[in-house]
Amino acid sequence: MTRTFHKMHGLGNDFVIFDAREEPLAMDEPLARAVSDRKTGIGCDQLVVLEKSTVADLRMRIWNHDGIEVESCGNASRCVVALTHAKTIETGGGLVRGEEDGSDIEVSLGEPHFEWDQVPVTYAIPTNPMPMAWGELHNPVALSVGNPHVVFFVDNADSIDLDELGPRIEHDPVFPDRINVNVAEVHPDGIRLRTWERGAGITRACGTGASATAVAAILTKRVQSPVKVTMRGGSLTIAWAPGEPIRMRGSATYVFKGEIELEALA
Ligand SMILES: N[C@@H](CCC[C@H](N)C(=O)O)C(=O)O
Repeated sequence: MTRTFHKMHGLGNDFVIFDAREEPLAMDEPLARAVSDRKTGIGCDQLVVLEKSTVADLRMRIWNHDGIEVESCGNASRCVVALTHAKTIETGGGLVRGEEDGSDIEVSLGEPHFEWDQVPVTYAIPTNPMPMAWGELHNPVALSVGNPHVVFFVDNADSIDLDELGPRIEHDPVFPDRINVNVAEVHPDGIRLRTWERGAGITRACGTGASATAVAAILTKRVQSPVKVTMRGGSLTIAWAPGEPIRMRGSATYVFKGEIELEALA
């Protein structure tokens, strides 16, 4: 039986989206990995399945490129708002609110968490900054914005060997759920960011990475809210103040629609 899918991206962070609100779809790790494979599947950084929700307009479930289900995805949230016009989305990382404003979408991701057991970190240590180092990267801010991130402020993000340090940090046992790794440069006109995503590697943009980085930079008084965060795929504007939800604004792009026989991939 064939299923319709939508291919979308937020600043080059790309998604395959199945709308399973009317017709349920059984997704699991091997199938998510097979669909996400860029050579033998459709290809995407994250796979998204939309389901019915009892607390929001819909429920969004997210699988990383490696097939592991995760809590949140900022860029996919904007794409789902653009696709479905949902105003509230239930996610594993909390309730996301969405608003369309012309070609831009604003999503509100809830409040960040900095407690060690909320990030989570394996044992009780400070998270701002964390007293740890991996090669030239040291003393990150660790936080959860619905999913776990560490943010390293560096002089030159391009000079960091993220292909080597990203997976080393992602899989460090100090992070029991693994972690997304952000390296950020602060400039007078905003932040330049590269992200090694848990389960997906280096992506062109990461919405929750931009949010976590903006929050860490505002908290440590490196920048003022709102802040423009520029990644390889483009820019997002992030606004946040302590005690408030994080607001992220940016584009969401529809690429194409297709049909796939999932049984053939399973
Ligand atoms: N690309 C996403 C984040 C996707 C999930 C992340 N890799 C994780 O494992 O938490 C975004 O735009 O936020």
